Parts: sequence; structure tokens; C-alpha cells
Amino acid sequence: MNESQHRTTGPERTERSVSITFDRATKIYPGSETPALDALSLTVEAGELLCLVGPSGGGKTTALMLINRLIDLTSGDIRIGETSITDIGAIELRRKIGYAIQQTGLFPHMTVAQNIAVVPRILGWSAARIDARTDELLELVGLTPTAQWRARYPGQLSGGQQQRVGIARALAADPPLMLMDEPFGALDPITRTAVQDEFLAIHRAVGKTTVFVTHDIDEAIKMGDKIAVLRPGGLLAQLGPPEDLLAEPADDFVASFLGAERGLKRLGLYRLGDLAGEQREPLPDWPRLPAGTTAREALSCATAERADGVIVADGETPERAVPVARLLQPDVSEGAA
Ligand SMILES: Nc1ncnc2c1ncn2[C@@H]1O[C@H](COP(=O)(O)OP(=O)(O)OP(=O)(O)O)[C@@H](O)[C@H]1O
Repeated sequence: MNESQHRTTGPERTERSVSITFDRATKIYPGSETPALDALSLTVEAGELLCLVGPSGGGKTTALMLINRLIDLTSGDIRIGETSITDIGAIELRRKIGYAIQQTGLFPHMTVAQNIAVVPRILGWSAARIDARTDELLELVGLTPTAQWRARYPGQLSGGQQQRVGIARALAADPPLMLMDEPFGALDPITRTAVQDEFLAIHRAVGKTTVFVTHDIDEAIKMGDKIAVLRPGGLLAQLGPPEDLLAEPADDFVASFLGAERGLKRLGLYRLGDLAGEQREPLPDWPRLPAGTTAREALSCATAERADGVIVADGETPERAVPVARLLQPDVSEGAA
């Protein structure tokens, strides 16, 4: 399957997006004999969202901290666009990078507006420009009316609201790169889904190159244009779009990491609107579902109603019938199912 089927509204490649290339990037912490990150080579294309997943201690956070030079490489290189991070001053580098972490890192004694303004202030923006940008960002992350949120302190916000402010702050100076380390890790499942959806909408709108660390493989499947699976010792186990990993895990380690429901998860990536349907006359009496329904949801609906397929009710005529066989093999080209 190509990415456009999975991401119907893919990230816009803005001029301000840049690629990140790991070139045999290796980190061995002082006093340690084995690498935390072992010769990692991969490229995150401009505007792409890469999810880094792997077991605890797999080197995910190490990879992120190497990018913004919170720690130094032992060997290898990391390039932002064509430039090695070692050729960019650490301060200048961090200004190019929005960094959002699980604990949000909001300053408790500053208001929401002051927190968002930290980097723009350092950059010397005018008060009017900072004000306008703060309002824009609060709207973007769904904290409206903005006047109500600007003056609050982090302690007066829920965990989800704090994480939204954390994302707004990371985006404040419009950095071309975003690094996110378990940014939604502290949230309950419902808030987490809402914040994921918001972040994805923002990502698609602003198209920043993003490296996103998560423990949660389902989050990675949902969010990532690509997923990189790291194994213990910081070795890359597999890199690819979620659908490729789910369809063909490189080995047992990746397969077990993806979980027993790998097949069903894979069906969750395809939407009825992307599947070729059949024009039948008359249409079978199957459940009618919107085009945005995933193949996984459609399959469980057909099963529950003991139907041999579903009808895509997307307002188009003639309507299309999608048999169960196609729901089970959504990536097989038309006529071959
Ligand atoms: N400052 C440090 N000094 C020495 N070893 C470290 C240091 N920081 C991390 N490590 C080690 O490096 C390895 C990778 O750690 P890292 O935090 O990058 O993994 P991770 O994949 O982000 O883990 P988690 O999912 O638990 O956050 C681990 O074995 C860890 O113990």
C-alpha cells in the first residue's frame, strides 16, 4: 500500500521542513562497555513523522538527546539537512528544534502565555508578535477562548491541558524540527486519543519533521509515517511505514513487539473509501458504513450482522459493495482479491 492510502492528508512539505539523517550514529555512555545506540542509520524526510519504538533501554531517548546535543555522539554523525549537528552551535541548534517531553517541562511559576513565549522572547520578538503567536497556538491546540487560558498557571491545568500547552510551547518559534519524548505518556486513554488526534491534525497542517518516541506500538501505528523499531543495545531492528511492518515484520522480535493482533491492527490502517468496491445490481442487504470506516471496523460490523460484506455509503452513486474477502486483503489490487 502506498502512503497516500494510509494518510489521506499527508504532511505538507513546507520550505521550512528539513530532513534529519542518522549516519552510523553511536552512543556509548561513559563507564559503559556496550552502546546505548549502535550505528543507527536512517533518514527522516522533511515533513515526515518518525516514531521511534522499542523496549525500555532500547536507546530511544538517547537518539533524541543526540539530535539536540543534550548529549554528544561517540561516533558517527547526525545531519540536519546537509549540515552536521557538530557544525551548528548547540544553542542555535536547539532554537531550530521544538522539544516536548512527557513531564511537559512547563515552568510552574510562569503563566501559560509566559511559558509559550520563552523561546520567542529569547529570539527578541516584539510583544505584539508574541501575543498574536500565543493566541494562534492556543487555538491550534484547542485551548479557547484563549484569554481564559493565557493567565493560568500550569498547576491550574489538567494533565491533558498541560500537554497541549507543552506542544504549543514547542511549536512557538515555528522550529523546523520537533522532538517528542513520550509526550502523551501521562494521559488517560480518552484524553490521550484526543491529544493524539489534535497533534496529528497539527502535524498535517504544519508539516514539521518530527521524531516521536513512544512505548506504545498502537500510538506509533496511528501517528507514524514511518516507524523505527530499536532492539536492546540500540540496534535498528526495522524501519518502514506502519503497514509494511505489520505486513512483513523483519523477524520474531519485531513481530512480538507489534503484538498478537498484528493482522487486525493492519486492517485498521485501511479505510473503506480507499478500497475498490463492486457495483452490484441489486446491492446486497449488507450494513451501510461511511467511507471513513476502517477495514477492521467494517469487518467486525459485517461479522456482527452475519453479512458477507459491507456497502460504502459515502453519498456517491452508484454505491459500492465491499465483500469480506476484500476487507481481509485491503492491499491486494483490484481484480486480484
Ligand atoms: N546518562 C547515562 N549514563 C549511562 N547510561 C545511560 C545514561 N542514560 C541512559 N543510559 C543507558 O542507555 C541505555 C538506553 O537508554 P535510553 O534512555 O536511551 O532508552 P529508552 O529506549 O529511551 O528507554 P525507556 O523506554 O525506558 O525510556 C539504557 O541501557 C540506559 O541504562
